[in-house]
Amino acid sequence: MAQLELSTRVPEAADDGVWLACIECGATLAPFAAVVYTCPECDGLLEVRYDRYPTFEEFSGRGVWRYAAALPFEAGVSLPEGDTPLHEVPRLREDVGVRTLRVKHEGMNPTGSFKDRGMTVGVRVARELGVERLACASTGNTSAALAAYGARAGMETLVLLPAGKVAAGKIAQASLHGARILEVDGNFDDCLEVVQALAERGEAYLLNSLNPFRLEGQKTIFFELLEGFHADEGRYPDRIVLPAGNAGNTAALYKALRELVRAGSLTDDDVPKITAVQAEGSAPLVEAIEEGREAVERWDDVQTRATAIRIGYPVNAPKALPGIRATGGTAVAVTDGAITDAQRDLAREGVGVEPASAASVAGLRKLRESGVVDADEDVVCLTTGHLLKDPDAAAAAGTEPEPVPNDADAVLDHLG
Ligand SMILES: Cc1ncc(COP(=O)(O)O)c(C=O)c1O
Ligand SMILES: N[C@@H](CCOP(=O)(O)O)C(=O)O
Repeated sequence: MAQLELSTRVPEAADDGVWLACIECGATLAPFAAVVYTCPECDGLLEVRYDRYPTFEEFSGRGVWRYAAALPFEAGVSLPEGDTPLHEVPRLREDVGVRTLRVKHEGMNPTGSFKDRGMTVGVRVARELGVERLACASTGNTSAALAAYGARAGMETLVLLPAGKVAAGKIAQASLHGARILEVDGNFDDCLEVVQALAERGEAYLLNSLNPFRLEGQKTIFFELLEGFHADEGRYPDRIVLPAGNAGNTAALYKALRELVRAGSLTDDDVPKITAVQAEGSAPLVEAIEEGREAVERWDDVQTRATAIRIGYPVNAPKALPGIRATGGTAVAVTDGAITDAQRDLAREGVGVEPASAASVAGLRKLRESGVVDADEDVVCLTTGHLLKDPDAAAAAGTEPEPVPNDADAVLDHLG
């Protein structure tokens, strides 16, 4: 695997073997001396680096904090999170036509999405830095997770949402967990710009995935996935397919793989192909891959029923694009119709997911049909959020309730 540098040469800035490094210019920074989100020298994205990277054998315990040896702290603000199922989906596997298909269902985290893994670490760091107010922009799930973890930590939370574009379940969560919810007349990317401006003025601590500590928590999805798959199948998957919005998870996956290769737990041959899926109406990452570009171009007009991935300018693209390329993966766009079909396919295997999550399965099906994915591949699809996050989408994709009289004979008649 072609690697971005993952140097373990400890810079002066390191604190207890942990530091921040700019992925563009290589500048190094102390991790907890000051609040910083991007490189002060060149504004590049920052990555958390360590003086050593642990092997699988060094992990013990449960959930996200099982992987503490690969995180900046021993424990965090926890609900707890992680230990999500790696489902078998035999009918879907047969129908799609691959050798192995597993579904890692991150919707089974405490607030119903993978964001909890990022927040358990992110809110711990916020405490370390002594900040008072936490904030994020969100298409819904980040706000639900931030509100819950902020509440757990007894901290003030502020969330900025694109007005009219967030699923009901997610707003209900942020509201009940006590976040102050601001609805912005704009899309997610506009909300993120506003929150970044507030963070730069020191008015709030930003806990979107631009914050490199969020991705440290999210990389545990992939440690857990690889350990679980290997325990069941005796090998690693050929491909991991995941939905991409702000591309934080795609970046976290690549970091997890690089760390495991560096530790010696994975060989280059073991590394799965990172395969990102976006909705056709919101696919700047796919466009960059298809056109062989180094950077994404912003889409101002983004449209998809999968509101969680309705994002026109994925901030983590500089981390995600090299990962897709270095692992021999790809990116693909799918229609909203294909996403709904995949949501039904998963539901019929008992796996309830929100629309954005189903994009992974829709993408796999499309890539299998076009021959990009081979029939003999072992594949894991990531499903990122729970069905109940977006009850309107679930009801629209499901069957209509049938009104019947209050009488058993009439019910039997109705059933025919
Ligand atoms: C349910 C769900 N799936 C997928 C994504 C995309 O993840 P990422 O932004 O890390 O690409 C998000 C949020 O962005 C989400 O909420
Ligand atoms: N789907 C996300 C979008 C924001 O992503 P983040 O990972 O940068 O916080 C959400 O749930 O808000």
